[in-house]
Amino acid sequence: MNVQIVSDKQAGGQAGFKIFQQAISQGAKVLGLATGSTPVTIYDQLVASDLDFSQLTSVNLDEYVGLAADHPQSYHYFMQHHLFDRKPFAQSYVPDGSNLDATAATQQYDQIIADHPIDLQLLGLGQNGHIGFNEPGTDPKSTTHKVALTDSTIAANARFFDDADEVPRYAYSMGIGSILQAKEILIVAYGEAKAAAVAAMLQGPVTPDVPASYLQTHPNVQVILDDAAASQLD
Ligand SMILES: N[C@@H]1[C@@H](O)[C@H](O)[C@@H](COP(=O)(O)O)O[C@@H]1O
Repeated sequence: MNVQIVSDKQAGGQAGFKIFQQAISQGAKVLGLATGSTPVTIYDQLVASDLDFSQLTSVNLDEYVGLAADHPQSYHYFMQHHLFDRKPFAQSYVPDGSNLDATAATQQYDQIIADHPIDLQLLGLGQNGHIGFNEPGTDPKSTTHKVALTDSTIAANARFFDDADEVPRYAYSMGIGSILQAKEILIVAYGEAKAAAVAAMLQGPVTPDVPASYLQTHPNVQVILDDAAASQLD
């Protein structure tokens, strides 16, 4: 894994932007995108750039079950606001959180990923080492599936909702196996709260206890960290 340590989120946004720019200049047609606070500075750089996404496809990692695309806390809404409204893609896919039939929703999404193999997948990192919504214990071969969120993830995501009780308890997420199919992966983490997960991801054993540790098995992973997130590395 190729690790870059940057001074702050703004510098991380520029470093992440360059990785997108390079992938697109080398022919990337399908971008795997992520939500959370971490990718926002990269999206800001993409929006401000002259890159043209009108011939590209985006495929997002995950979505809360039970939230419609127009719900302000849905990941679909987040993507519209931060990127798609300002830089439209030819087509943008996010799992359909309004479809409560988990088998249908996840099979449909696996088909979308099969039809649009991901060239560059952007990831944030959960404090417990999750990627997408693949919580500790997830099968490394997993494809898109319905996930029961852990208490720590619900608590971490409660800041976006008026009340912790409003945080959905389930999500649809690409699996670890789906993520590892991407040609190139960019994972970004900022802040001290991520430091233990970063160390486990990069220097710990490859284990289901730390879903991000499976990135060690992928041949082309870029990592962007700030000093605080890198602070527990040897
Ligand atoms: N499902 C998302 C993840 O994809 C994201 O990486 C994580 C970290 O979020 P943040 O970037 O806000 O720290 O939050 C959520 O759980």
